[in-house]
Amino acid sequence: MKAYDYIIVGAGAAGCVVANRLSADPKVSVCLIEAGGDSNSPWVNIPAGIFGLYGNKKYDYAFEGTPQTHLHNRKMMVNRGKALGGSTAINSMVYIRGNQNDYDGWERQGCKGWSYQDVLPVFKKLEANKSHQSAEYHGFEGELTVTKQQDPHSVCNTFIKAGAAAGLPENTDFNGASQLGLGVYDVKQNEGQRVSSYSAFVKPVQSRANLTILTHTDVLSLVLAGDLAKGVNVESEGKTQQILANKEVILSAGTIVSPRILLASGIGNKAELEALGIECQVDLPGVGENLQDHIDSMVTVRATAPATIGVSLASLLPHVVLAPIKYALQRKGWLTTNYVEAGGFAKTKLAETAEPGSAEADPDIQFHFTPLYRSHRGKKFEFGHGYSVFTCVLRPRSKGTVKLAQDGTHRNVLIDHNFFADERDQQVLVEGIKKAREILASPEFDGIRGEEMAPGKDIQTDAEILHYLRETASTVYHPVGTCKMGIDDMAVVDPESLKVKGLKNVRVIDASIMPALISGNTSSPSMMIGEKGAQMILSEASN
Ligand SMILES: Cc1cc2nc3c(=O)[nH]c(=O)nc-3n(C[C@H](O)[C@H](O)[C@H](O)COP(=O)(O)OP(=O)(O)OC[C@H]3O[C@@H](n4cnc5c(N)ncnc54)[C@H](O)[C@@H]3O)c2cc1C
Repeated sequence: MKAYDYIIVGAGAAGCVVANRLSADPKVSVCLIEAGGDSNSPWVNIPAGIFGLYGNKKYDYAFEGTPQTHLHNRKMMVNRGKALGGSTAINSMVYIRGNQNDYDGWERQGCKGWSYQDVLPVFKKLEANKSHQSAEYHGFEGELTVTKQQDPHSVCNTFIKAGAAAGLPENTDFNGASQLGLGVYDVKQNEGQRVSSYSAFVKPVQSRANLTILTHTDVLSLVLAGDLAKGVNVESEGKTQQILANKEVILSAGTIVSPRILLASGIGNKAELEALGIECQVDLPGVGENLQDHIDSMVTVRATAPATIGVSLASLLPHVVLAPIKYALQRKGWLTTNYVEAGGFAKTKLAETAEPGSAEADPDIQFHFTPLYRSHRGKKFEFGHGYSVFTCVLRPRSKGTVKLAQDGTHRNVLIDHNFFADERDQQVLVEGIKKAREILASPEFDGIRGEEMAPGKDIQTDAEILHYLRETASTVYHPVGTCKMGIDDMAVVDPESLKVKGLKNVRVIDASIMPALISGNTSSPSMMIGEKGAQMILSEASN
């Protein structure tokens, strides 16, 4: 049986950072175990390739969620990356850290060491900013290249200028002093190619003799002896075996699978585990609870001119046919699009401050602007031109769960987002759709505005918009919180060590430890968690 000092489960946003930092010491052996395969594919590397990744089982778990009570019992696909890089191999590459008050809120909830002032240097350490943004907020020496979109479509400028109609200024740095306003998003790319956590943190060091990377290896559960993990049970090519850990097991399998592995190991709600025939090792009722995610829906408009990305007679030669050549020669053109090129943050009339006592409310919605046509949600490809604004609830109050399915396998999960369980989330998204419409009604769009396809002209009252949302709203792919850190009874990991309560040498280091969802896209916060978690391991090892 093979043994390593550290076993890291999952080569995703956080796991790759941990693998890099731990294997920097040649005296320790590190095994990074990944259920998926490699991610060296044009679909991954070329930004526009994303559309070939969603739902593609080679790269995406494409879980199916449970029927959503408050969304007309619809089930939705829960996309999660399955490859070296994890979800950063299939995501939209938008680089957002969240609102400063999010992290101060974590600290107020008892997570000592996680305030904005604590995490800012960590974000800066990881970042190699190529946009010459302020050194107060940005780092330039890290491994993660962050830059402006390579070749944003001109209609993004129309969108940004249109913000004035809704009182929204242009914002050139959403990770700077304020989130408010509209702008072109920063992305994790380098010269027009995707930068994943694997390409940034593991690929450059994978020749280290002390770093073993196992792909196509699915971790099923922990091997426990009392309060110590001796290793993990894995399945690879149809065979199960154990891999042993001399020092620690680190779970970085993400918000859906990290709790699954704990539950399958008997760590979770005692009564629920026993009902599934699993002997409880640690009664930890918070495992799999506290699931939070951004929910969004869209306003989409047809363009009267071929003024956006789209396939038509007018665009065929200059843009579609020439796209591969432009990309190969100049890293320009439509293949550089990540589809959500611009966006921003706004306050609805319901916005409130995340910081108690502060007079200033924080944005409560985020926009993702896509310069291409969709007649309705779910369509992957349509001929013609248009543009859409996706709007999401930034700090949702609804909470869901990840539980083991009752099929006896202890592998399948029931993912219940419980979206819209809290009425306030419904109201915020109704207001968000109105705000998106306000922007799109600006005279800036007069030259190209065609018919609004969705929600459509017949949907106007709050009740009609809410009905539309129940029919169409979906995840923005940011699930967090199912192994939350904290000091209350439902906390799963300790904020100062990220160790699972009741176990001596198992940590969870990934998006699942967030006690509350941050106001923005979650991959760079997950990398920040990876860096902080690795620092905790290294500082304990050096004492
Ligand atoms: C479609 C999509 C679009 C997104 N767009 C953006 C965006 O534009 N910007 C942004 O900031 N964020 C975005 N996100 C979110 C972001 O990518 C995630 O929040 C982040 O990657 C989570 O990091 P993580 O380390 O917790 O998990 P992940 O990055 O998901 O990594 C988990 C890893 O663990 C592996 N794993 C799981 N189970 C096992 C097991 N049993 N054994 C071994 N390995 C296992 C997985 O295969 C995966 O590699 C998007 C996500 C998706 C899915």
